[in-house]
Amino acid sequence: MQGASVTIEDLACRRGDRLLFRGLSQRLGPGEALHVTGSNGIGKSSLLRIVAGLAPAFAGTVQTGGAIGLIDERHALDHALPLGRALAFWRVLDRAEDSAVERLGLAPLLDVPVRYLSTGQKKRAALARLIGENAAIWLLDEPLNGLDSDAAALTEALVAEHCAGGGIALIASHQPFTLARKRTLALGEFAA
Ligand SMILES: Nc1ncnc2c1ncn2[C@@H]1O[C@H](COP(=O)(O)OP(=O)(O)OP(=O)(O)O)[C@@H](O)[C@H]1O
Repeated sequence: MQGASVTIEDLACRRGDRLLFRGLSQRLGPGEALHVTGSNGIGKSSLLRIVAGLAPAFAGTVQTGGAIGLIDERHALDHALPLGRALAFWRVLDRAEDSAVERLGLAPLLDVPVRYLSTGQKKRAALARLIGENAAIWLLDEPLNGLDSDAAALTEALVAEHCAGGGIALIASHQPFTLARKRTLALGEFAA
């Protein structure tokens, strides 16, 4: 994770015919975390998708150093497969050493088809895959949605460990997210 970076310069985001925000600049280096807050529809998810390279910027630039892992409401786990096989698919591709299956309480669920998992169980499975990716930059869109209090605290701890190891985290959420030394970006201040 050495040299991980996210550099956002004078970014503007347009969705459909609406300019959502403009003039946004941020720099993140190894170990840093940014909590992006703001009301529904302000553009938090759109910002993460631009940083991920999944949506175009209307103006400005985003430069990233290091691999990117994204968690949003669309988890990339095959619904038809038992969880263990769905995770194994990614473990091979990611050459993952640690997927935190035990830590995330997923061991008893490995035989359950992904489509039968609850919302929180699917979120925990997505976290397991993210950890296996070993990406330097974590983009987390509403990472605590659907999680019980233990799983939410574990997620906060995993993000803290990721940053302590030199990773970067961008967390988009209107919920509180406990993390030492994170910065907060109120996206509404850049509303167009
Ligand atoms: N592909 C698209 N085309 C047109 N409009 C879009 C598109 N994607 C998002 N939008 C609109 O852009 C706005 C911002 O959406 P976004 O999902 O980024 O907000 P958000 O801050 O993450 O909201 P929430 O807190 O509800 O998750 C919304 O009004 C949404 O309808």
